[in-house]
Amino acid sequence: MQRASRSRHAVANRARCLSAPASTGFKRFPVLRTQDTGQDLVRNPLFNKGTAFMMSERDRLGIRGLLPPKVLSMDAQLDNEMANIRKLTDPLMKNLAMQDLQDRNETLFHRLLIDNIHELAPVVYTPTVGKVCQHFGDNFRRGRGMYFSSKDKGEMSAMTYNWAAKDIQIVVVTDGSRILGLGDLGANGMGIPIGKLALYCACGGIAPHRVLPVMLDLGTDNLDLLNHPHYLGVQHRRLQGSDYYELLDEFMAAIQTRWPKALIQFEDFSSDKASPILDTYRHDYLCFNDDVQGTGAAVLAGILGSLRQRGKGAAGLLEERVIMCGAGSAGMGILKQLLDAMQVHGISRDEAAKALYLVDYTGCVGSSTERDELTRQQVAASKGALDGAKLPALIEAVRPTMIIGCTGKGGLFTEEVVSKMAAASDRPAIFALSNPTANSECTAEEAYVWSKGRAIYASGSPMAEVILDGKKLIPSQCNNMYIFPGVGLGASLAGSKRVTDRMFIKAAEAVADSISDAELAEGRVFPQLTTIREVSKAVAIAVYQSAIDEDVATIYPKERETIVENVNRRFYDPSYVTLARGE
Ligand SMILES: O=C([O-])CC(=O)C(=O)O
Ligand SMILES: [Mg+2]
Repeated sequence: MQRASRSRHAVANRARCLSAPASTGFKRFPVLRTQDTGQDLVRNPLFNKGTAFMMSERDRLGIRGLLPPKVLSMDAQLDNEMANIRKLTDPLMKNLAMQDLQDRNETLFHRLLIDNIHELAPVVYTPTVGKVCQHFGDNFRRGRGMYFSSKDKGEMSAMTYNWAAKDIQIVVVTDGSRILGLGDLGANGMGIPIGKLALYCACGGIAPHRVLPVMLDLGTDNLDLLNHPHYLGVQHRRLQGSDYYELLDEFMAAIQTRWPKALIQFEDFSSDKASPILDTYRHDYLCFNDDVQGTGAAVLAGILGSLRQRGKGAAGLLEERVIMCGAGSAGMGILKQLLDAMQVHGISRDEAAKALYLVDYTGCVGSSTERDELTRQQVAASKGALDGAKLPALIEAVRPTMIIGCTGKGGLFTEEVVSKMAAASDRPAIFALSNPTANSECTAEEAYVWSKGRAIYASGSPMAEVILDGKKLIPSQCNNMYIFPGVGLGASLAGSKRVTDRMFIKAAEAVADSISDAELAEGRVFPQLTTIREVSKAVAIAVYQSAIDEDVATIYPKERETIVENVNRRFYDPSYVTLARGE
């Protein structure tokens, strides 16, 4: 097995930031040390500044003559990049242009993403990332992250040393078995960890050399892909049973051995595996499942936001009646999250479960076997009489305040469903969360038109504003992107031993508390995307505090430093800093 010795990456990642803003009011002068010089430096995306290298740096770092003579400011570079991206009309092409930028200059990439988050989040993340995955093999240019596959049995621990960075903070891993609402995309699913980690850096304050996207390629059951000449994954059906779990276990141990403090985020694992995997590892690894827990917390945040919208406090949660459509990992995660949050207000889990209705392909779930997971059993327990009831009839029977879709079935919320919701509640909350956009259960426009403008609407992928009877209605994006970057940052900065359930409740509250009065007046139930860095900081602070309260933190703020100051000090801010030569 080949080990990375003094690769360009190794050099880059040995660089350390020598200073950071001080808490005494002035901003310290930041300097980065790098061993790279000359052509190695301009080809290293972690340090490259392109035309923005000053003349003195070009002399000092051996790059004079490797760039055109004019020195540009970062602002000029940003204008230029954005103009080039706007010239492209196809979102997939825009994504490829962003990938190229990330491969050249990570600082500029993240700055561009932050400064244009509204326009570019849909390009690097949902919905475009769905297309990126579908065409991953066709467009493959350069490896990013790591691939562990069924061919690597017994080698994974050694392989981790091929990645030079010693201080990885966040690993996002998928096995590609349920990519967004698109199903099994095998190794093509790598687009998802890459997209999630772009948001970790741009929105969640994690420095780019501290993240690692991973594809755990244990085969695919998508035969079209397997037979496609451009498919780049292993050429066999998906492993099952102990063959699968043993390789996953080897991977987990490899990561923990090499980077003991790294947080592992499970992403887009199929429903049958998501919860068992989480249950296996959550007690002795720092890990969480974004689709189960991140989505659960995002929906809780959206409900708390809806309560603020209706002028109610958090205890109003106990007056909600919620229909949850979709019994996959997201649906079950949402129900569990709601049960956890309702219990905080002093009622028992079984009592809380009476207000929650689960709908799967058979209709309302009113009976459950002992083998089913606990949340399903609890929710089914009180619904015997409604067992099998289909959506419109169920809505009439229970008069819900909210309906949530995580089914992957575009168009499930028909005019009949939405108008019955509007008959049941003054301000029905309609959360059509499946991704990408085409899989959304109904569009914002449909929800507003069919509810005569009364719906509180949120979708998983962004939707445009709607003008109805001359009134502007602004849909919200209820996406785990409001949750996972801050949870990962907070848990990681606290050196938390585990990611706990309470952290997700605190994260959801922090998101809902971040909605400004002006945003509420516009009908939003989530803060605007342009404030996402501040929201992620608030989430990280809440999670850090929770780690301390629950006695799972191992790293504390420095003496005379608050958690807020600590998070602010360590929050990555992409800007060019002076480069110095050295170890
Ligand atoms: O990626 C997203 O936008 C949300 C998510 O985790 C999923 O749909 O699987
Ligand atoms: Mg996901």
